[in-house]
Amino acid sequence: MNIIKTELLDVYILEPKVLGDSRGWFMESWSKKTMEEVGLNYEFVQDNHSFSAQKGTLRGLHYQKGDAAQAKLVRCAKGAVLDVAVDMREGSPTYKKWIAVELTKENGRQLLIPRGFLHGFLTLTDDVEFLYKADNYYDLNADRNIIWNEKELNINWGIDNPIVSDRDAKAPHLSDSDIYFKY
Ligand SMILES: Cc1cn([C@H]2C[C@H](O)[C@@H](COP(=O)(O)OP(=O)(O)O[C@H]3O[C@@H](C)C(=O)[C@@H](O)[C@H]3O)O2)c(=O)[nH]c1=O
Repeated sequence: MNIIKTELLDVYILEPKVLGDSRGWFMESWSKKTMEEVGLNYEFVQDNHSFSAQKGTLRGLHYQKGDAAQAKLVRCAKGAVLDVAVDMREGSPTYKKWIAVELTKENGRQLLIPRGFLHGFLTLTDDVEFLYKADNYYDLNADRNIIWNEKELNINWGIDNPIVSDRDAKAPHLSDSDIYFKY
């Protein structure tokens, strides 16, 4: 596993080693032990899988508040996405900074996002299958969103009119939200 630091503190790109043979290939997409050897300790408890039919679909920006916060390990198993993480941990040296990373089936890249971040992704192709692990269970009552084009964050999504869910279309601005994470 190639573990690459990003501009955001505690966010890593993971590149699994792909072992090819005449049948195809094999990779370890997650190994708790390998990650612990470099000091990254995560206990994932839920695996998620979503499908987005159309290019230009944006899911985000999402978080679960308080004790329900989730760290995520995300990847794209079919198609391509622009994946965005925003550091919302007050006191963090990278507070309110964001990164956008292309995750595709071909590059096999995964993004490791700790608790205290906003997360969202934009599909760059049709028929996107997105897989991710979370270290805390889904909690409907704690599930929150922030408007994807929040001015204060100034995220360069490269699109003006993405396809979004009704809920994400009506998401609050940061200033109207109850988001609070501490570094
Ligand atoms: C996220 C989630 C949703 N659901 C349900 C709620 C709803 O009926 C349906 C679709 O939910 P959503 O519209 O929230 O799905 P989606 O917009 O794909 O939400 C996801 O977006 C990405 C960006 C993330 O970071 C994830 O953590 C999650 O928030 O699935 C669960 O049952 N369990 C879950 O863990």
